[in-house]
Amino acid sequence: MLGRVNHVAIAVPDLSSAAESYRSTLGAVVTEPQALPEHGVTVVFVTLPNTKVELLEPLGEASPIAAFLEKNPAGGMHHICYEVADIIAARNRLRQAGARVLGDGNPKIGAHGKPVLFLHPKDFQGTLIELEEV
Ligand SMILES: C[C@H](C(=O)O)C(=O)SCCNC(=O)CCNC(=O)[C@H](O)C(C)(C)COP(=O)(O)OP(=O)(O)OC[C@H]1O[C@@H](n2cnc3c(N)ncnc32)[C@H](O)[C@@H]1OP(=O)(O)O
Ligand SMILES: [Co+2]
Repeated sequence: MLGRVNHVAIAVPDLSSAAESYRSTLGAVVTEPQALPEHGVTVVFVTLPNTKVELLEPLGEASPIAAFLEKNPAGGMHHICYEVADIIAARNRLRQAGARVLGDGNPKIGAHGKPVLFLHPKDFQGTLIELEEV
């Protein structure tokens, strides 16, 4: 069911400072900030030869990463995103297996304009999983 790793995400308290750190100190190519109000985050992507790293900071009052940053004020690894060919088939299979699909279970459009879903971290070894249909 799982395809490639699309991105690894790091929640940060200050996106411009994190992007600058990746650009200047690590010498990486970083995209411009993209506000995603429906997801409660603003993101940039660090473009790497084999995958991407997503840096995300909270946007708005009800950001899903607010509690995470309260517990990890310096930031920290937040989720891993795997590609799937058919996100509805993946969701149905995961639900049948007893995994908790977050939100209302309907995919939202993610940062790449493709449907995404999230799976509860307590069901997968303490790691929040994002699925993206490609
Ligand atoms: C769009 C874009 C894209 O790429 O396209 C994105 O990625 S958007 C990326 C942002 N969007 C999302 O993350 C959407 C899905 N996420 C969520 O719905 C929520 O973040 C959540 C339900 C996973 C957790 O919400 P919360 O922190 O407010 O809730 P709680 O405090 O009750 O957390 C429940 C338990 O999960 C733990 N927990 C919370 N977040 C994480 C995480 N990222 N990784 C591992 N564990 C985590 C908490 O420490 C707690 O454990 P304990 O009980 O042991 O203390
Ligand atoms: Co993501």
